[in-house]
Amino acid sequence: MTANKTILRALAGETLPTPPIWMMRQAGRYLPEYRATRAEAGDFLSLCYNPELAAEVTLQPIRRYGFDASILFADILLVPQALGADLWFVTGEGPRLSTITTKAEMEALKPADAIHDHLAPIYETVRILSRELPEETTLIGFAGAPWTVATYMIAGKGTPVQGPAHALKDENPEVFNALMERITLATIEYLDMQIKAGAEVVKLFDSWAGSLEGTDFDRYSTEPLRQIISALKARHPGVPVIAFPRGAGARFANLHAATGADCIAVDDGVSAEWVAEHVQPHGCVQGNLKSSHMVTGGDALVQETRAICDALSKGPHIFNLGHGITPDADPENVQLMIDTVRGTRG
Ligand SMILES: Cc1c2[nH]c(c1CCC(=O)O)Cc1[nH]c(c(CCC(=O)O)c1C)Cc1[nH]c(c(CCC(=O)O)c1C)Cc1[nH]c(c(C)c1CCC(=O)O)C2
Repeated sequence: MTANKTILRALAGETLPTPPIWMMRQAGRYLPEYRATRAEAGDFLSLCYNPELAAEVTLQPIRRYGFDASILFADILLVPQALGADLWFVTGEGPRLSTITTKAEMEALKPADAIHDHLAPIYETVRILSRELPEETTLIGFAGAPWTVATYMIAGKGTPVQGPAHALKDENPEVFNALMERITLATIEYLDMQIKAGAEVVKLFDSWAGSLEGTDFDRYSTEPLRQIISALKARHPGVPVIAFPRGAGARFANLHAATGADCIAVDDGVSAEWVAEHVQPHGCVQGNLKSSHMVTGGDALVQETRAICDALSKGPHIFNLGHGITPDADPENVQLMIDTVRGTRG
């Protein structure tokens, strides 16, 4: 089966004539069929915990566009909830969580191996998808990286520069380190179960890695990624891992070796030429197209898509955006991007 799956071939280091393609947040609010299914579920979290409907929204962009990979529909904040944090979403604002900033709050969290009852519906979604996806489509599971998940658990919401997490790290390292370790262990158990349920690749999202400076970046982004990846590789040697330390800048150059990831996903803060020269020699790369092109479309989208494909054509490459597609994107522009990558238009 692997032989036919272009994503797995690129992840194994093969340079393909046409890069396989998928898109971060490909199941999302820019699609009318997603909005309809979310309304049927009631709200976002009810959708995440409804295996039939979560599988349905995962399949929608595959049916519409024929992407080469499908990413499990869930959220990085389900792990904190499984550890015992309260989680809710405020429409138009984003996630809210009960906060962890004291030893007592840390000690009230559940142990890492107690998350599975809560997350059982997610494993069921993965099982449904592994039955229902077309045979050429790769199923990607995912989790948040410990630093990014910790930033939400400490602040209780998204924050512009992750101030509360930096403050806890500097002022109460005992609680901060205990939290990082708990998330690291829970993430290993969570991804292990996703793989057992049928995920063929897993991706770690470190969306706020860029706010870590100097040795903090190595300690709190790279090192936990390395620990999670080495534990997963010991249990599932054949399953590739994609790491996305967003905002890493020049540090993207070392991260295949430092984390053990098979693929490093890059944002749009570095040029495709720089990625070709400094990151791709170490392994597969993914990402880079500015997601705003999905809103604006036109010639600029076509030119930039071609430029990324050209720059990265000499090594293993999976086409993707530099960050998630936004709700104001035009579904037609997604088709234009795909046709441009596959050379079936213009
Ligand atoms: C930081 C983060 C979160 N979640 C995620 C990250 C890391 C990636 C990134 O940096 O974007 C990851 C994520 N979230 C979601 C997925 C599903 C798979 C996919 O990419 O299609 C994935 C992989 C669904 C979602 N997660 C969320 C939505 C929108 C919810 C809705 O339908 O109202 C979706 C489709 C909500 C969410 N979830 C989160 C926030 C901050 C928000 C609110 C902001 C927003 O609305 O975009 C936490």
